[in-house]
Amino acid sequence: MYGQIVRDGLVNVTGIEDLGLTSPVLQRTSDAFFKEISPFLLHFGMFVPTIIGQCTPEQQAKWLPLAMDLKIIGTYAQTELGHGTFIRGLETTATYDASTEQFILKTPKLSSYKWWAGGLGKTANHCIVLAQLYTKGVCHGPHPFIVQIRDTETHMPLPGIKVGEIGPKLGFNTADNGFLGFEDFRIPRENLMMKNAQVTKDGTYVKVARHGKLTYGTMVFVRVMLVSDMAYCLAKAVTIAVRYSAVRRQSQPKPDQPEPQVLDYLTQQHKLFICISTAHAMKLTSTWLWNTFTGVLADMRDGNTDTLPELHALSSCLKAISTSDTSALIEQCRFACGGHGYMYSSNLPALYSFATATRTYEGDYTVLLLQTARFLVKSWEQMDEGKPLTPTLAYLEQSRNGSQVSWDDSPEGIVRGFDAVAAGRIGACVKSIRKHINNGMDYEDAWQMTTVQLVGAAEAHCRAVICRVYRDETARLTAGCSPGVKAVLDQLSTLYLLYWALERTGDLLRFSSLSERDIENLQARYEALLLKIRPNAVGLVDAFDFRDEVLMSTLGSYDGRVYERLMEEALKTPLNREPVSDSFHKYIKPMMQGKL
Ligand SMILES: CCCCCCCCCC/C=C\CCCCCC(=O)SCCNC(=O)CCNC(=O)[C@H](O)C(C)(C)COP(=O)(O)OP(=O)(O)OC[C@H]1O[C@@H](n2cnc3c(N)ncnc32)[C@H](O)[C@@H]1OP(=O)(O)O
Ligand SMILES: Cc1cc2nc3c(=O)[nH]c(=O)nc-3n(C[C@H](O)[C@H](O)[C@H](O)COP(=O)(O)OP(=O)(O)OC[C@H]3O[C@@H](n4cnc5c(N)ncnc54)[C@H](O)[C@@H]3O)c2cc1C
Repeated sequence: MYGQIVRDGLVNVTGIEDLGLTSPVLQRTSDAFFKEISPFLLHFGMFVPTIIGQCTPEQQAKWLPLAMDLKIIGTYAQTELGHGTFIRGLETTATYDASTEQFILKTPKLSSYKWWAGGLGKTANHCIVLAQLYTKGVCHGPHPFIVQIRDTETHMPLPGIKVGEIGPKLGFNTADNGFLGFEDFRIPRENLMMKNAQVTKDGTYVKVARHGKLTYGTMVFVRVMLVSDMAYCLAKAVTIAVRYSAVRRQSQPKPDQPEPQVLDYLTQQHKLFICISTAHAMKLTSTWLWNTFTGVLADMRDGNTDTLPELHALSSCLKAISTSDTSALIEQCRFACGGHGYMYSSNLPALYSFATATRTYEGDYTVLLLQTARFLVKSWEQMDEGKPLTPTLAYLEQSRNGSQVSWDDSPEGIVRGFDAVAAGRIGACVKSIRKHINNGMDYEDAWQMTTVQLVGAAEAHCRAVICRVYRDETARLTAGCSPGVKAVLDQLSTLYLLYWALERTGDLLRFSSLSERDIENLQARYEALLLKIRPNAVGLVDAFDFRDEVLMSTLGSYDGRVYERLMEEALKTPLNREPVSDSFHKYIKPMMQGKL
């Protein structure tokens, strides 16, 4: 199994390299080799980006060619058995020894063991290790080190290294996630990645970066990438589910009528068409976020870190919401396919297990929304002090006078409605924190007592951002399209707004003049729109243009031969190699004969 996985991974990697293509393409073509992920994902997804983001030019000149030519294979080992979210609580230490100009790596106890790094179990021979940096008796917090853990000739773990695979998981089972422990393991001083902080030969610590969190830069990059990844995953899942729903015929709503395609049921359209819209919404938002990210990188290259807090807040909430929505909607695609959606050969289980993992790794959902909430509350307080708001929070101004937004059910009106909900929920959080403080709590406790509302406010902010970006980008990108294409894409973006307006009627009743009659109108418009989209549903998923080899699905193949493919896959299963399993003779027959 593992051997086949590595072989496929290398065919994929070297094949793309020979074609001189870049790693995002690699990410996409790896789907033709793996239903889950490549054992080399972390090498290209985090090891290489960290060398680029955390190393000096001299260090990059040494390590980047080796990594890009796969002369070394790396991963990213930050999480430990005892800590994942709380990076400042990581226990692995790197203590500088000036007499030898080395760092001594230690995992002082079991909970300090690195745990989870993808590819660490059996594939990688190097890794980025986040460790508490000690020099001259002072701890300077977690810093990134590049560490060789295996001999590049024999692949044996180096002396002082304990490494292995963590065992089966819900998914990601082609990733050989591993554990790693250090017993007084020495590395050269130069293996501290020194773009943002340095240690001189005599052990003097020199802070280079103007912002204390640039060490966390790789995580911001991956979070930005994951929003695009989620759009891609969801597009695959809904392609499978819509094509299957066009093939599947079931039940007889009208006597003496043939069984209809299940795609003709309004409830099936309700399950699936939001998935098509959301894939588009996430893709357009991810492109917008990427452009924001590259803009902030450019600012930071000019020494300006002022835009980093907003990027951290945006990447945090968009990663949280895109992964959460995608996990839920892929499961909804699985539900829409009945029993066959539960078959591994449908590929929906693997897509779900990937997406639901993404809700956790690279920052847990709750934790990241609270990071966004921290930025929202600080922005509200700055607005109260008359300071300017960042672009994505301009809508807070409308809430300054506290007047209720009048409901307008045009697409732009609904977007403004979501702005009002976000502003209202943030304001309610600020009010709650201030109430608790007035009642004698300190700020930290007042914050903790408001965290349930804060998570909701961050979600509302994120939803408002997605709605606005999706609407604006659709208008911009369809400006030159044919009327037919424009009409269909407008239907999808309007469906997204109507769907979420109906999901958030409570908030809209609270923070806008939405009435019960307005809700009835929204529901009627939503249902009518589902019927309008139905004729184009298969065309819309075909437009995602997934080859069967990439979709890897018995239910979603282009030719629609679902039952034949299900049977073909069933007959391949090892249990069908022999008509009678030897377990019959060993166990069942003796049991039947009372001999067990
Ligand atoms: C094959 C080809 C691939 C091509 C590319 C594909 C890429 C993508 C594909 C997927 C790749 C890999 C798959 C698997 C990956 C999985 C890898 C991992 O999971 S790695 C481990 C990830 N771990 C985490 O994300 C940990 C989450 N925890 C944190 O981020 C932080 O600890 C915390 C933010 C939750 C809390 O940190 P703390 O130090 O306590 O900070 P405070 O809350 O006190 O905030 C202080 C201050 O700092 C600001 N801040 C925090 N984080 C950041 C940041 N990242 N950037 C900028 N600023 C940050 C925060 O806003 C506060 O600011 P104030 O001004 O004080 O408010
Ligand atoms: C498939 C997979 C692959 C991974 N790959 C890697 C890898 O390659 N490299 C790597 O370093 N790591 C990796 N990880 C680890 C991953 O980054 C962590 O699991 C993730 O950051 C969550 O941290 P945790 O496990 O400590 O969860 P915890 O933070 O312990 O979460 C447990 C619960 O506590 C809650 N919680 C925690 N802190 C707070 C708070 N401040 N306020 C409110 N609630 C809180 C959480 O919301 C959650 O409900 C991977 C994980 C998975 C699942």
